[in-house]
Amino acid sequence: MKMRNPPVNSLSLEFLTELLISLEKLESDKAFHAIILTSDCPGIFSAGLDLMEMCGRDPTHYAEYWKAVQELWLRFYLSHLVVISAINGVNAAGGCLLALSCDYRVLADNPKYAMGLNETLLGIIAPFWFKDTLVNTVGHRTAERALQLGLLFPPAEALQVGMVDKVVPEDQVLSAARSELAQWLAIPGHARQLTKSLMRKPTADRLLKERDADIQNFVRFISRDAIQKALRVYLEKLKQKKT
Ligand SMILES: CCCCC/C=C\C/C=C\CCC/C=C/C(=O)SCCNC(=O)CCNC(=O)[C@H](O)C(C)(C)COP(=O)(O)OP(=O)(O)OC[C@H]1O[C@@H](n2cnc3c(N)ncnc32)[C@H](O)[C@@H]1OP(=O)(O)O
Repeated sequence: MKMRNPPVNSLSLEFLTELLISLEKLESDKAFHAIILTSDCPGIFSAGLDLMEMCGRDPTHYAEYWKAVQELWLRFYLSHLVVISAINGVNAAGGCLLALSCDYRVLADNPKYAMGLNETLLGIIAPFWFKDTLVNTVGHRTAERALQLGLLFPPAEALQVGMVDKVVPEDQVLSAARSELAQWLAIPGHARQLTKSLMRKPTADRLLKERDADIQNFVRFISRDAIQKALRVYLEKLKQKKT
């Protein structure tokens, strides 16, 4: 699955919906057993959630958007398919969440390709299920520091803290993901799937039990004047970077 939403693969409502539909199609076709998730945007895996979906819109839109973000995470996190990410670019916040929801992560060895949950740098916070997904991957202490500081880890550090499983030269990221896949596909499917569910269901259930409350919390939080101002300032900084 090659993500293509130029220029930065931001996860707009439309793009989230496309990803969901693609995932559902693959999952319902018995011929498919695995996905390699990668990017078609040079140097960028994903810039995360689309800030334009969270800025200057009305509460109904925020609720619809957040429901789609939840749905994408739940579907990827619990997918019965083997999902491996071949991370071939910078990968921020919501994009990083998507990669953390995969079964295995290969990152291209380029110092520009940092990844992490950097929400605090924008003046917002990573929701509890983003946090849980990170804790499940790198452990509590590393996650606590990374989340508070909004750290984006370059490849060597991402490997060292366990945020990714392998770092390879840029031109080998897809072939390394394919080689890894062979090991996962050699395991009897039902046993692997049940084990994945055993490991992940408690984390997913936390959100499933509180889905509506989580949407309301998001809408309340994102609608605050101070948060809207912080997002506008961040977007402005991104634009000024060019001049
Ligand atoms: C107490 C109660 C608590 C309740 C809590 C409830 C909920 C919690 C609340 C909120 C949770 C929200 C979680 C948010 C998750 C996210 O994912 S936020 C997004 C974070 N992403 C980023 O910080 C990355 C920002 N982008 C960049 O750093 C760079 O763009 C880059 C990815 C490194 C690429 O750089 P470069 O190649 O130089 O490209 P440009 O910067 O020039 O960007 C090109 C254009 O794309 C626009 N853009 C970039 N990122 C985004 C984005 N995420 N969304 C929308 N648009 C983006 C950028 O502005 C450029 O636009 P123009 O060409 O100038 O128009």
